[in-house]
Amino acid sequence: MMAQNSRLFEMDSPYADAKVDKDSIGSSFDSSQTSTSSSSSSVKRRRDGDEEDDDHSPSKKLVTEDSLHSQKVATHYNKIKECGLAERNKSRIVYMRNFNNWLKSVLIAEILDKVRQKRREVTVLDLGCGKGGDLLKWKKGRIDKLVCADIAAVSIEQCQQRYNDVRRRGHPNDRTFSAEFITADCSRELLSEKLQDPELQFDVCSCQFVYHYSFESESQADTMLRNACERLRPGGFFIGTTPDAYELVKRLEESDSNSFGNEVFSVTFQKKGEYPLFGCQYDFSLEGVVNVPEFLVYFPLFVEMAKKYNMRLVYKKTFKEFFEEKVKDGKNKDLMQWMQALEQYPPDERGQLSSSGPGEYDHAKRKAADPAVRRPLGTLSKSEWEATSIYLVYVFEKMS
Ligand SMILES: C[S@@+](CC[C@H](N)C(=O)[O-])C[C@H]1O[C@@H](n2cnc3c(N)ncnc32)[C@H](O)[C@@H]1O
Repeated sequence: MMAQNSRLFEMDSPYADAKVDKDSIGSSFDSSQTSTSSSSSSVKRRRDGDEEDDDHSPSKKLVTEDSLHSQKVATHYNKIKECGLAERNKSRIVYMRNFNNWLKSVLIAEILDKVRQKRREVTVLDLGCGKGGDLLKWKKGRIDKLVCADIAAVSIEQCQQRYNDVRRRGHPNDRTFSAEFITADCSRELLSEKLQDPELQFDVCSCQFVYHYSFESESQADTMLRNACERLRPGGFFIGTTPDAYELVKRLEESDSNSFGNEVFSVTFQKKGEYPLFGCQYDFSLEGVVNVPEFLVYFPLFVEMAKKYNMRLVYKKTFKEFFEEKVKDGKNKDLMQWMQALEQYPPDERGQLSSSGPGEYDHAKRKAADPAVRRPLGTLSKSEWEATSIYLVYVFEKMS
């Protein structure tokens, strides 16, 4: 693994002018360096549930320290309770969640349309599937087979349960895709070794709100990418959503402290001015709950790394750009209203979406507002928009 801090971004202006040393990228992205080892054998479980290393050799220690973060990710996501729709609808970020779901639906539908032009049977890998929040999107897209993979065993169980429910509830004539579920740290283990059919190929790999966890180290980022791309057919797509490092660093540099945010989210870095290519950690908290640490994904580096797997970038768009482009299509706009991705104000009023887009008014003022005073109809609160506009959408295509 290369030294994590050896290549820092040069910070004349916040991140935007950051330079990547392409020569050293070229030399350091050699497939022979890809680590796929799982550290589980060198780790024994303590009674309190934490992991303890009984081998203190430097190499083992490094692996164990690295895998500690993976353990944290798994534990964090395993602990998140599956609350019902009613509970979710009470959340302050309900419109943001709906908006993110709308965005994923539009992206997935767009990609499946493209795939269907070439293929009748469609197989998908949902990398970091969580509890299966996208299952209905795959069903709607009439795919044939889905492989769901995640590091969190409890999430995978819930995902499988949800899949069984979807299957059971479907109309008898309504064919639901077949599915396979794999619990694995996809930044350290190779999925191809765990697939039921070792020859299986994918038309799409979808990696929604996940890839940034792997940017802890070069080998982890590479293994995750390998899992995403190595079994894609030529012409297949790797799609996903991840925080936009430029946006994060820009906001950080504008802030007086090491953090920024508002009443719904906050992002805290350990320090400003130095942003290593890998392992550049920040804490993200949503609605006051601290999430597991995440890592900056420097996008030009991501694009370079993907070339190793014969992937070309089709597009990268911020959520704002994606929204502005896709909402022009009446079908997507209808879907947005149907999914209540933008809040109606007042709540019982039916109206057209605000043409000015989300984030136009203040969340805090919402409750206090006189209902007689009309607000822009259908918009995310400013705070929710500030949180979700951190993210970007990417689409890569596998070259033949
Ligand atoms: C924010 S959730 C997104 C879940 C789902 N993709 C969605 O859009 O609803 C992030 C997911 O990534 C998973 N994850 C994080 N690191 C992972 C890794 N190394 N291997 C596999 N899954 C991972 C977490 O367990 C969690 O389920």
